[in-house]
Amino acid sequence: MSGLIELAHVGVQLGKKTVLQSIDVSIQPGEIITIVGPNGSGKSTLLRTIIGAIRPNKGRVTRAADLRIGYVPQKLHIDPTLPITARRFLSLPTAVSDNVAKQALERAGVGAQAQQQMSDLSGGQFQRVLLARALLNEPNLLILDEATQGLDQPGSADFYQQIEQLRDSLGCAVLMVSHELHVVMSASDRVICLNGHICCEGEPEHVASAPEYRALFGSGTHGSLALYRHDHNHSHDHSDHDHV
Ligand SMILES: Nc1ncnc2c1ncn2[C@@H]1O[C@H](COP(=O)(O)OP(=O)(O)OP(=O)(O)O)[C@@H](O)[C@H]1O
Repeated sequence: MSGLIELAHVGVQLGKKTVLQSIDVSIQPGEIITIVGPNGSGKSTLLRTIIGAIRPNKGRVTRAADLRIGYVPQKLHIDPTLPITARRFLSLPTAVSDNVAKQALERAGVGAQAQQQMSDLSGGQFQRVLLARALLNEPNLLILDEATQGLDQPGSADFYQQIEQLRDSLGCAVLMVSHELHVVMSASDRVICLNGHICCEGEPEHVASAPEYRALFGSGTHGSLALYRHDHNHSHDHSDHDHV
């Protein structure tokens, strides 16, 4: 197996519902893959199957022997009355050395916040501390499930830029789910469009123009890659056009 993880003809049934069917996915070292799909299309279920939290009813999941997954959750609630610094948070539940913690926080872009209380961090800084925690085991696959929910668009764009830099410096593959299609797709090598099955996949531009993708997301502002590839050689007659 050349990839980090391979799913072959994977099907997942939860309760009576077939949530995923005929999923073939292979993740290569260092690539950034984004999963897009409408609500309830099985994105989280696919991530959880990859992590190993869900066993598929059909097909096969093969993991590389050296696969190390770092997982950044959507949100983590910390009791605001609980005093805990970012540095100490990284030592939960397993203690890590100051050096390891410092390096992870710096890599995630929050080196300066080590001694700050978690409750005092901005939304973007908080998510970066979660990212730092996911980096502690030197992952070769980083998985992010809606990690920028609650951040504004510039905040999300910054966060995904950080992810790209991490991929470049650490060489880890990245698999992420996000609703911010144009922000997240611009940072991706490959996009998988999911709706229970894989509707289409490929480079962001290919997926954005695929009829299956347009049927799900439309071709206006929300479905377009306008921020990614702004074409100035056409006339602007649509009011819903994104401008950089
Ligand atoms: N434990 C469960 N038992 C039965 N059905 C479930 C279970 N967990 C999820 N589902 C159903 O599976 C489908 C896919 O859910 P999933 O959370 O994977 O979708 P999603 O694409 O991540 O959605 P969203 O974008 O809203 O987060 C949904 O219809 C959901 O109701």
